[in-house]
Amino acid sequence: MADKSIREARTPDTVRSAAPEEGVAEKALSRDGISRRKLLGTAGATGLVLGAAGGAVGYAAAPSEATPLSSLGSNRVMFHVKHQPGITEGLQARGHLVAFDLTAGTGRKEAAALLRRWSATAERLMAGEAPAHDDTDVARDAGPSSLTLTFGFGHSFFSRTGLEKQRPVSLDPLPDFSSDHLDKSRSDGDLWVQIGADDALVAFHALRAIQKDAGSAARIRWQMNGFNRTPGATAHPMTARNLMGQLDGTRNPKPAEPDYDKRIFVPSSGSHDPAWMANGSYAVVRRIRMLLDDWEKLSLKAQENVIGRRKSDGAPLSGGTETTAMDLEKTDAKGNYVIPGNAHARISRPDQNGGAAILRRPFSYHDGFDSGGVPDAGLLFVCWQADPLLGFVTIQRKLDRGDALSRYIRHEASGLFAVPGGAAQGEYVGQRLLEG
Ligand SMILES: C=CC1=C(C)c2cc3[nH]c(cc4nc(cc5[nH]c(cc1n2)c(C)c5CCC(=O)O)C(CCC(=O)O)=C4C)c(C)c3C=C
Ligand SMILES: [Fe+2]
Repeated sequence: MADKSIREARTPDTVRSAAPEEGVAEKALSRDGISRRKLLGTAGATGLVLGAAGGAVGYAAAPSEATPLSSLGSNRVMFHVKHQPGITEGLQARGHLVAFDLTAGTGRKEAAALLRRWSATAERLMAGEAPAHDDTDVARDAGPSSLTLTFGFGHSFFSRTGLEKQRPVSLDPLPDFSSDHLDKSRSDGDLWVQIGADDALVAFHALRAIQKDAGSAARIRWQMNGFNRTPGATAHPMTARNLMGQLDGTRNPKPAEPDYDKRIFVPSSGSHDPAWMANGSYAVVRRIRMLLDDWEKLSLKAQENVIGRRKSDGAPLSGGTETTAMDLEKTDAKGNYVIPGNAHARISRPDQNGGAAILRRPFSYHDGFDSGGVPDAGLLFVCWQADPLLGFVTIQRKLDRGDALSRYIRHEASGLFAVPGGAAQGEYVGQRLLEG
């Protein structure tokens, strides 16, 4: 239970993806006829399988070599769920975002075989198993560590595979924004894979397995590596901090809100989406560099005015705690808004954008320093929505017109991907598209 409380404390805005009936309370896994792990525990409301003390072991060549798992290592997210894993789960400590392009000669049939291979590997790795063949042993001794793999299709996938008629209109290219500085070689892609785990070796192991599975069918177009706070490093504050030091994620849509599903997931019917996107979602991915040298020169007060929230605890500048509603009308003695008119957290709100809302699930990144010592660091901004035009595009248009934060960030890469619903038992991700 201690582990569960830590994870929930870290991620108040999100829930584990698996519903209780989708959890597996006890599962023995095997390869080559050798039982390598027995995950014992209960799949509660979080949908995670938590290893019972002393009962969970990491995979090894023989049972006698099996390594007991920590509770963090044994956290497991289920693969066969209504919505793909990696959307509603809490932030993981390590992430890889990777886009692939199909190679010449890869058509619909080969793409289907690739998604079948990827799904089989994802299911095994998320259960803490080794891939079916050609394992690198990088995750040996570790448990699943909340590993998730999420698969999406880019605009160009559909013409490459002769599936243009199945391409959702929501995949039409994002509009240009005046603040864009996009590097095309690190944008878009036929296929997209998001990998997240609470252990860096487990995440890398999955990345390498997915790359190997691609074989000659697809080549990596770009890859980005990210991170978040390690679970257990702190039980408070509850919301993750980004590299500007702010609590980021406070006002994410909550599952308990009545329009949560409608905002994040494509409905089974009644939308302009093709049937294969039922229960799916659209991921907008932006590599947003933070101009940290400029940002860090600001006083604390100036930094807080840029966002409209206190840096220490994320409370609105109008008062209260992190979860207190913002008082947008509150003025100071001079009659100025306490939360400035161009504050990021004011103008990105749904009520300032015709109801537009997104589920933000980012990773921070740091790719070193340039020769002048300037950090290449920021946010791998991943946001989820049922309709990108009614989500990211609406909000970003507003931000583009006058967000106080825009002087301190730069959008450097962009992608938009259709992420189908979770694969049912016996299915692979995207099967309804590729075999429909
Ligand atoms: C187009 C969408 C958004 C981009 C791009 C974006 C970039 C970005 N944001 C922060 C830091 C914070 N954002 C916060 C809130 C917030 N941001 C967006 C959207 C985008 N942000 C939304 C929809 C919201 C929630 C608004 C609301 O409903 O109140 C906050 C405040 C805390 C919180 O609610 O999470 C911070 C801090 C950075 C650093 C950044 C780019 C690098
Ligand atoms: Fe934001």
